[in-house]
Order: sequence, then structure tokens, then C-alpha cells
Amino acid sequence: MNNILIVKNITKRYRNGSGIHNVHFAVNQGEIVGLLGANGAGKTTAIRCCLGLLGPDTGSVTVGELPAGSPEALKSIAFIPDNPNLYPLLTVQEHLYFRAKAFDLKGDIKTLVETALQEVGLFEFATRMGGELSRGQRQRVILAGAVLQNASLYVLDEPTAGLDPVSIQWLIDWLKVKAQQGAGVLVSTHNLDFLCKVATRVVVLSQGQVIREDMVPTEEEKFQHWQEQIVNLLKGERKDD
Ligand SMILES: Nc1ncnc2c1ncn2[C@@H]1O[C@H](COP(=O)(O)OP(=O)(O)OP(=O)(O)O)[C@@H](O)[C@H]1O
Repeated sequence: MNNILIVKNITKRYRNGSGIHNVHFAVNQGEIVGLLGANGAGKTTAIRCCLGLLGPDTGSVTVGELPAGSPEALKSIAFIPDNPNLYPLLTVQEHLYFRAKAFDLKGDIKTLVETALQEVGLFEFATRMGGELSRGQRQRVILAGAVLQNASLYVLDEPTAGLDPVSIQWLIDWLKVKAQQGAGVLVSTHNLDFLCKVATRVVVLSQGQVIREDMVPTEEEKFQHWQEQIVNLLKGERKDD
């Protein structure tokens, strides 16, 4: 299997001594991997290292064999943040034109933008201002930007926060299609139901370290037992209980 993301034994310590230690995992092409962990476990720090926003003290992160943070690596990663902010005074299509420019896309940008908006179900919203959209709609604009970019790795931080059940199902189906098309997906979430439905594998972080890597059970009746195990694992690792 081809790795699209390789996180190799990274350690990143903040000045106060917290951070992540010797974290290692990979995401293959066509795979959806969940990143789990209690609050403060180190998920955001690991994601920031994957995006190249933080440089690890030791270890390395590669995206499609390129060092994380390099311009080419950045072009292949789409990051969908937990708080999908848009430029409030740009329309949806202007936001996407801007993105197309930033990524130096060639060709018929108008058609590319229209196709991306159609794919995420926002074609009718093309001329709406970013500031006039709901949270779920703003997230879809960011997903449309990822479509434009033709990303090979999608990194999502708490993507179900604030989404209604229909939108969550839509996101599950959309991510599965992206994986079928060959992209790798890394999704950090506290939503175990969502994770069970979308991911094939999870990496569990606790106190800055990987404490477990697991395949997600494929049979629905095993989900509950597996979820209980994970919750107990996370409970056992929390210091404030
Ligand atoms: N900028 C920072 N400076 C100092 N310490 C930080 C910084 N960011 C995070 N930390 C600490 O690093 C550890 C890991 O934090 P991180 O944000 O990566 O966890 P997380 O798993 O994303 O948590 P959550 O689920 O609450 O978002 C925590 O102990 C946190 O307090």
C-alpha cells in the first residue's frame, strides 16, 4: 500500500514541557484514519506537524514523499478546520476564485469552481456572502476548495461539530468517495459513531503518545462493544476523573 502521509517518531515539546512524544503513524492512499484522544492528548499538535505549521523537534513528517510544510506538500493537503471561517465579504464563488489563484490553478477556473460547488451541493449559493452562510454551509465551501485543489490528503479537525445528522451522513459518503478515488483521509474527532461509520483504522493518542492502533470493526453489532472499549481506554488515561 502507498503511504500518502508518514508521521515518523515525532516529538514536539512546547515551552511548558507539554506536547507530543515519539508519535508515529501513517495514512495510506484510499484509507480513512481516525485520530482519537481525550482533550489535551496531542491531536492538534500532531495535525499541526502534518500541515507543516509546527516543525517537530525530532522525527519527520512526509506527505507523498515530500517534507511536510514544503510548497509541494502544501498543495496536496486539504485542511478542513473545526471552525470553518470564510472571508465574510467575499461571495462563495469569489472565495473559490481566490483559492484557485492561491493554488495557481490553470484552465477554465469558472467551470472548475462551478463543478466543485455542484459536488458539495452549493451551486445555488455561489453569489452568497461568506458571512451569510451557516457553519455547515461554510464547511462545504472549504470542501469545495479541497475539490478545486484536487488534494491527495484530506485532514479534518472535528468535522461533525455543529452538523445535523443529514449533513454528517453526507460528509461520510463524500469522504468515502474521496478515499475510493485514491485520497488519504485523516480525521480527528471525538465522535465515535461518526468514526465507526467512516474510518477503517484509528490511532489513539494519550498524553502525547500513541497508545493504540486499531482497525474499526466492520460489523455494526461490534461497534458498541468497540466504542465501550475505546471510552474505557480514554477514561483510564484521563487524569481529571
Ligand atoms: N501553544 C501551546 N503552548 C503550550 N502548550 C500547548 C500549546 N498547544 C497545546 N499545548 C499543550 O499540548 C498538549 C496537547 O494539546 P493539543 O491541543 O495538541 O491536544 P488535543 O488532543 O488537540 O486536545 P483537544 O481535544 O482539547 O483539542 C496539551 O497539554 C496542551 O495543553
